[in-house]
Amino acid sequence: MIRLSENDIIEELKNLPGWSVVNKKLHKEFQFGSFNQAFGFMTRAAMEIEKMNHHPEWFNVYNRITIELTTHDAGGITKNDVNLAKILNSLQ
Ligand SMILES: C[C@H](O)[C@H](O)[C@H]1CNC2=NC(N)=NC(=O)C2=N1
Repeated sequence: MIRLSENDIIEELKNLPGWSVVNKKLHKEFQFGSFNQAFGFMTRAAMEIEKMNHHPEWFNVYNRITIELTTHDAGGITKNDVNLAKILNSLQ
């Protein structure tokens, strides 16, 4: 899997509401109505993550989840990260 160029990433971000690049990773902070809703999102996401075999770096505090996406095998952001970000947005 090839790393995306800076320009590619800028283009992709236009269709990834709420996402940005922080420390060379795609980054988004989600906020839900409760812990239950946040964890339900993580559960739904886990099913898709398993299907993709592409895993996030995520941190949950109560009703908030901070998610960072990078492709470890490529050492940077790839199309897999963009695709997972799109899926995560669709699960909100
Ligand atoms: C063998 C390798 O670990 C697998 O192909 C997958 C697992 N999930 C992964 N997730 C992420 N974010 N990056 C990877 O390179 C990656 N590799």
